[in-house]
Amino acid sequence: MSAVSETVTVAEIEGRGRGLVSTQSLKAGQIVLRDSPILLYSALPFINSSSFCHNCFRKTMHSSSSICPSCSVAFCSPKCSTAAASSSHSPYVCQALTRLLNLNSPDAANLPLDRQLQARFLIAAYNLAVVNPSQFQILLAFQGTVTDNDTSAAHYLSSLCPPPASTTIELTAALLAKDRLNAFGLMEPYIEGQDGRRSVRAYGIYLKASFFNHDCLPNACRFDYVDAAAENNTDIIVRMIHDVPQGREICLSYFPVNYDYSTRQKRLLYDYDFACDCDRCKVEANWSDNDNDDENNEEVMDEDQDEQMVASDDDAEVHGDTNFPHAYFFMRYMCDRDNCWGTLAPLPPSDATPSTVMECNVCGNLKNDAIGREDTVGMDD
Ligand SMILES: C[S@@+](CC[C@H](N)C(=O)[O-])C[C@H]1O[C@@H](n2cnc3c(N)ncnc32)[C@H](O)[C@@H]1O
Repeated sequence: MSAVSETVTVAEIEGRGRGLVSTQSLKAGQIVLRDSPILLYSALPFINSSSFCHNCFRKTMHSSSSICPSCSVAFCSPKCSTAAASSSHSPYVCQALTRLLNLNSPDAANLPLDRQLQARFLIAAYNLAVVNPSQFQILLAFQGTVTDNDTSAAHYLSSLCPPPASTTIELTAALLAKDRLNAFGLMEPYIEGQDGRRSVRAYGIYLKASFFNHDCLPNACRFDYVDAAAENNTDIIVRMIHDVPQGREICLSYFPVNYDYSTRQKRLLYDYDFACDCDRCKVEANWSDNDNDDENNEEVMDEDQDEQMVASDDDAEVHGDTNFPHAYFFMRYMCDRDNCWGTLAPLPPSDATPSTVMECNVCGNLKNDAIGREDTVGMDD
């Protein structure tokens, strides 16, 4: 076991690979991890590279912002532009992006967005191999088995954004597999009136946070504040949703908790290569409305139109109270703003006094925890 913070350590979890386990009892709202990215890349298509700074990833609103004349990426200030020149925007990165944007490369302009993002990731990863070889080696040790899709993407992308000499197709495919399973999205701020949809501004690889396994009823959730003025604005912060004892695995949900059973299973298998058998899935697997899941949800994955399950009194009635233990979770820890579906965790406790203010990790809404701490009986305690 090796500690990644004062409160969590890496441990082997049966059937899940490595995971993070609490080394002490943890309180609701407690920060268990703050982690900085080793690599960040834009989630925007190549033709739209100027709405945020490609060094600090904050929105570019300053009059002092500048655009790289070669590859068109934007920086919010000369300070960020200079800092990037020796790290994320090295001559190699600039040349590779310029090549992709070049009008002589019509294939690149018409690349589907997922291929553009893979190209952005590979350029950032090859660059990491040069600017920080030890972090690159840790990235290579991440979970991620190469699939045929990774290999064909590696072949395709190697001609569009040639890797540094001596990089093999196998290495490129392995990198794509690591990214697929381990990247976190840094989200655009929530905007009211947009159906709760938030697009991803950038993807990041985080060494410690990549150890969090998934649970469909998580006990922790992560927050990011990318436009914050404070230093380390691209850090992700993981806070406990409720109290847990020492020795408990700390899990995140890899997507909003309101997705239905079938959608969750397909998404986890397709995107993360595993079949989930968490306590919630065990219960929902027996629900009769999952009988025809395959037929009913055939299109879901391709179109990325995830089915949503909304907790309601009806659900509890249909499935019976004892068969729907997570109704409590939805009521207390799911944001009730229209179409938000974020998860609520209390603000960090001050002086060991728990906060009664819950923060949504999607829309940022703060609300008073009306239910009260004594009502947590039956949760993961
Ligand atoms: C971000 S990594 C988490 C850390 C990983 N277990 C490791 O050993 O490095 C994601 C991968 O962990 C595994 N995983 C995560 N949650 C799991 C779960 N609930 N059941 C089984 N495997 C899980 C899957 O292989 C998934 O693709």
